[in-house]
Amino acid sequence: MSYEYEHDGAEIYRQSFATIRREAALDRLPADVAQVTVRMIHACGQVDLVDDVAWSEGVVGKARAALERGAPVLCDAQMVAAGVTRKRLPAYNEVVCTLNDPRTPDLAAALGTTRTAAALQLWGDKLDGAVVAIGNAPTALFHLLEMVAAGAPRPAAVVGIPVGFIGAVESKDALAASDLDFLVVRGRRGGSAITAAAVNALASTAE
Ligand SMILES: C/C1=C2N=C(/C=C3N=C(/C(C)=C4\N[C@@](C)([C@@H]5N=C1[C@](C)(CCC(=O)O)[C@H]5CC(=O)O)[C@@](C)(CC(=O)O)[C@@H]4CCC(=O)O)[C@@](C)(CC(=O)O)[C@@H]\3CCC(=O)O)C(C)(C)[C@@H]/2CCC(=O)O
Repeated sequence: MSYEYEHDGAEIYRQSFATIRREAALDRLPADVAQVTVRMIHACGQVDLVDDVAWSEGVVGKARAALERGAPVLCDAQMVAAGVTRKRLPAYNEVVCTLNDPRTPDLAAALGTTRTAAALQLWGDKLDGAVVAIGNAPTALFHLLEMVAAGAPRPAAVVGIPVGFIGAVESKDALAASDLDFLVVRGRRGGSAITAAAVNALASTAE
């Protein structure tokens, strides 16, 4: 038994991206944000995601420039880090997730917070000029904003797309109201796959 389906990976991508460009209302977005959004939609299959995308002016250019300078990509969860396609990164950029660092559980207990939030304490100076990718944990995004407000180094851009029901909406609204450069999906939607796809689109314009 065999089925009739497309076997060519490049052709699947071509058709998929063409479908998204046909069906999604991308015209309200600047061209560079639209290119990133196409890849985010590709990761979740929902063309109305476009309605919830919000960004700070110039964020795509700033994130790309940072990556070209060799900035690391700092991720809240291993799922985000695993989804970043290393060969798309322009400068062999380091992809960092400190969630499973052996120091993280004790830090979380000491700070009285989640492990994902506590793990950010271990980013240290890497935060300076980095591209931050928060795709899972609202607490991590809130904690990033608290750290920067308390004087931590400032990242070049924050892709803040945590998913869920508790804190996701509020943490993304807080990022969008901050003075950091950001790309968010407002509302409950988000997740590691969409976030990794956004980083992959920032890393390279190749489809
Ligand atoms: C409350 C948490 C939420 N997790 C969500 C969705 C998913 N999480 C998955 C997995 C495998 C992981 N989630 C943790 C990050 C874990 N999730 C939490 C925390 C309890 C708190 C985070 C927060 O509220 O900000 C968090 C643990 C922590 O102490 O920080 C994870 C570390 C748990 C673990 O396995 O140890 C783990 C991440 C592993 C990694 O990639 O490094 C899911 C796959 C579901 C599952 O548990 O099987 C899923 C993935 C979603 C995605 O696309 O990333 C929510 C819904 C985001 C939720 C926070 C909001 C809410 O409304 O509850």
